[in-house]
Amino acid sequence: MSLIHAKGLEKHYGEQVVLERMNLTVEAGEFITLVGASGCGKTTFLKLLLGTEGVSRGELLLDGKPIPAEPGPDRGIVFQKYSVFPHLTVLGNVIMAEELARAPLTGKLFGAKRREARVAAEKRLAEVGLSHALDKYPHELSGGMQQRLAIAQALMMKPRILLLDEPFGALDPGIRKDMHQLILRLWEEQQLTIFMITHDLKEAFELGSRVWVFDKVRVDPQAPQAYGSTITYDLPTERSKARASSQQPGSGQPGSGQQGSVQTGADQPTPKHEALKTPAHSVSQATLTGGQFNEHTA
Ligand SMILES: Nc1ncnc2c1ncn2[C@@H]1O[C@H](COP(=O)(O)OP(=O)(O)OP(=O)(O)O)[C@@H](O)[C@H]1O
Repeated sequence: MSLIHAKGLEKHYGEQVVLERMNLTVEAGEFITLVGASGCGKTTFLKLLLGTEGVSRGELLLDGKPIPAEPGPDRGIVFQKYSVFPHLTVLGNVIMAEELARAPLTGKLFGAKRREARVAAEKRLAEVGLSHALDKYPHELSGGMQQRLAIAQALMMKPRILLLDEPFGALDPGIRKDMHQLILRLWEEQQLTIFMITHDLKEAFELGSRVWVFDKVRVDPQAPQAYGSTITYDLPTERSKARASSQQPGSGQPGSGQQGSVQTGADQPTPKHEALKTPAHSVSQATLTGGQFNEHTA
């Protein structure tokens, strides 16, 4: 059974169709990067996976069951803007993540449970390279360190799925490289399935095992809200080939090495009355330049 399966998935906000015709499977251990013009629904898709937004039509299944209507410990998320508590130390922030998850009513753990949480938090912070900064406050950290802290928080409950919404968008190039290495190491060591939004195509192809391009296939200039985005391209990268070959029987590597699939929106018939544009052209332009995903690609 696939980890994630979507069939005829749609998401609407009132009259606005944000996502439509989403048919896809994702296997455990994949690293999906999501690209597309601003406002095309990438964050909305992550929110559906997280459970903070519900599906409007069709289905979105996790392990064959509808995704629960609230975030669970099996899914962690990191946003571009640092989502840490400013009044707590680095260590306090990560312990708080554990407390909120394990004692949602009081937000507090006591005695042996708190000591366990502290040991676990120190371990998570060591994994992201923040052991030297346990007593610092967020305002004393660099942008890269704050994102390491947000990742440690997201990993505290040992999620199977990590959702990253432009996590490195605000960081300098040198720091981004370090963060890439960190996230690839965590992906492998913790056998995570990752969905990561980025506007940087180079980053998308370097990190992901599959790159998904979100775009509209159907556009009605008279009713711009009538049609939503779908996945127009599902592109396996070099990493997916490396992953598949390293996971051949006898290689000693974990995971299935399998890849899911997408029925791209571009494959699907489009009614004649709808004004069409050509996503294939715009995407290849963006891919060739290898730069940011710009508005002109929408
Ligand atoms: N809670 C909401 N209520 C109403 N409309 C919303 C809501 N959340 C998102 N939208 C709309 O859904 C559309 C898609 O937004 P979304 O944030 O998913 O796009 P995105 O591809 O992640 O954009 P960006 O790359 O700029 O972050 C936008 O038009 C946005 O205004």
